[in-house]
Amino acid sequence: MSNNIELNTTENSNEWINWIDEAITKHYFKHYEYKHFNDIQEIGSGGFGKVYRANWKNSDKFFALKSFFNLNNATVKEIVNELRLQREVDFHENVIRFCGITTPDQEIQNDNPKKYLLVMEYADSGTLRDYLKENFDNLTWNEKLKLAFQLTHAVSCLHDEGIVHRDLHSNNVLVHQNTIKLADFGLSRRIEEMTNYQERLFGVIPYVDPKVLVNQRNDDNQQSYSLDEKSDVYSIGILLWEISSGHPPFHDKPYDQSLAIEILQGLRENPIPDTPENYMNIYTDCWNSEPDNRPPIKQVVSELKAIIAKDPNTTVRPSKHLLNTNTAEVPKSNMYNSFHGELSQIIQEFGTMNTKEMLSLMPSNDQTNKIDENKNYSVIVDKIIEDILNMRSNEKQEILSYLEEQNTTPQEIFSWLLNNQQNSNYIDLLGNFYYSGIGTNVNKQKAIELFQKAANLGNNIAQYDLGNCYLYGIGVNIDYNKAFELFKKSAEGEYPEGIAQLGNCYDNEIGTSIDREKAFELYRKAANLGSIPGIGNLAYCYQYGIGTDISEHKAFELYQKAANLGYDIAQCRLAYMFEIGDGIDKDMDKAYHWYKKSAEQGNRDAQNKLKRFKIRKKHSSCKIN
Ligand SMILES: Nc1ncnc2c1ncn2[C@@H]1O[C@H](COP(=O)(O)OP(=O)(O)OP(=O)(O)O)[C@@H](O)[C@H]1O
Repeated sequence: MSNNIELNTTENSNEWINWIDEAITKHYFKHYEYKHFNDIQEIGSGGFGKVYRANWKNSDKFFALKSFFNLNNATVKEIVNELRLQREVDFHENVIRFCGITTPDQEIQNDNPKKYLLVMEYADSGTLRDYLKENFDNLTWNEKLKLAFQLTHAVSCLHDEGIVHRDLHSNNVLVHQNTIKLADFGLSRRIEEMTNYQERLFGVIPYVDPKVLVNQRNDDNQQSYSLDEKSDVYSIGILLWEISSGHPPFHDKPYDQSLAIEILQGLRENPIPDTPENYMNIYTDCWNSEPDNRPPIKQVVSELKAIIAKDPNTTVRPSKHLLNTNTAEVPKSNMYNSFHGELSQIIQEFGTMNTKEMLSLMPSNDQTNKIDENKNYSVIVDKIIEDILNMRSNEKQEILSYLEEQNTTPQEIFSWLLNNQQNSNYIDLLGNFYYSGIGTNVNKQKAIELFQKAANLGNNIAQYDLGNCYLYGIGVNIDYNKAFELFKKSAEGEYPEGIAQLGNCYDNEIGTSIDREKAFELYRKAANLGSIPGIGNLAYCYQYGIGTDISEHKAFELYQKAANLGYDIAQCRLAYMFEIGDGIDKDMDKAYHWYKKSAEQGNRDAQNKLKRFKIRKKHSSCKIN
């Protein structure tokens, strides 16, 4: 196959194309030089375009390139929608990553309209269906459980972000290096709008929530059903069965109307002999005909985790997104918070805006960077490094507010830092400004370079910052060993946040083996040194007996402390303790108070909880202030 991939734009698409061009120029998407791709092979084709595997710079690195048959305005909108959803969750290890965009060579596109290909992480084993076909006979039960865990974990992450997949089947789940990579959730929303929806539906009939089939039967033309999280849980039930059997459900029957009717009447696949009973219970609960009887995905995740935890031969690496599962909340690193930056915002609003508005939202390069000779910038900068950097959950906002108090613009500090790179703290801070787009445009590559430079100089803060980039795969490929080594160095330098993250590594098998006692000790040390996430994680250890005995009292005290210090995750956990009366007196007013505080800082779990509180308040006389 040649490198000439067909992709045409149609009329009226220019404004969106221009928008993509502009976004590339301003480095909002990473742009990959097309000439560096070689050995391009078609590996699949879907409803919207083709997928190719491409080698990068003759190295051992491969990407998947996604083309579009018809790049018109509507398709570009869909692409951006896909990128928007992707960005919400692409820090998750089990979700396929969007890497950037490439434009085929100019000579290839001499027909004027621009062509774009999405550059995606490549999954070397293809779809889960193919993977099971090839490898099932060699899979141990532990490995099957891990696949099930990773899959449910990724879906749980989607649900946390308010995304319903709606099209979960074994051809939409990819596998790379024996690890699940969920794909195609960006397409799910439009599936229902497709003209060939019925046809498609039959192609995946065993995975589809039977509630949808009822609606289809009642009214063939109007799609009055609505696929929701419970529909995803149904599909998960089927997929868990598929992982236990190695083949698609009802593979010896035609996927037609009579199968749909049988499923509606309660037909389900038979359990495979030797399936652990608790695993079987999980998937049968998931595929219950009645959506309200299906467990929430979080429960499925923790039940699978519990099965795995009981087996000492099985180790699961939970995604960093849910380092502390069980309760609904998730500890976020500061790095992760800033990941949802300006581009996400721009993309979020894509559907409702015109291109002019969008371009005006993009930060421009002609900021005035005047430095006031009379100001003592080093005092301001030192204060940021000491008190704000990596210490607060909404770091960027905190820095901006502090600068406002100091009557100083972010651009002034950025310019000052550019001229003062003699000390590794300032190098690291400049990296953080590029990272979060403070006083400049977001530039992750620059940020990484600066973190690396300062880390090489032995700067413990930079080692921690860079460690997070490797942990979450931000600006670099995920590398747990590197993350662990960097946190270790940072911890050796007694940097409290580095110590807390090292604890996290031992807690969650990141670049090292699990050692819960060590994790507990490190959290304790970090907490004593003032690390707020350290305090929160220590509380969590006491709450669930991780590396120590359970002490709800201590957990409560520590959550309270971290919550008072403004830590949104601790506020949400504290609220939860008040809500369910976990070791303390139930107090719905206090629960509401802390959920509200946490939600105000953007904590999604707290926001969801608050919504439920409000609904309950509407429907009952429950008093909430
Ligand atoms: N990142 C990837 N790595 C490896 N293979 C991939 C990747 N993305 C897609 N594929 C392969 O390409 C095929 C087509 O993928 P694509 O996402 O375009 O369509 P689809 O999901 O099958 O259908 P539709 O787009 O209509 O929902 C997949 O079935 C898979 O075999």
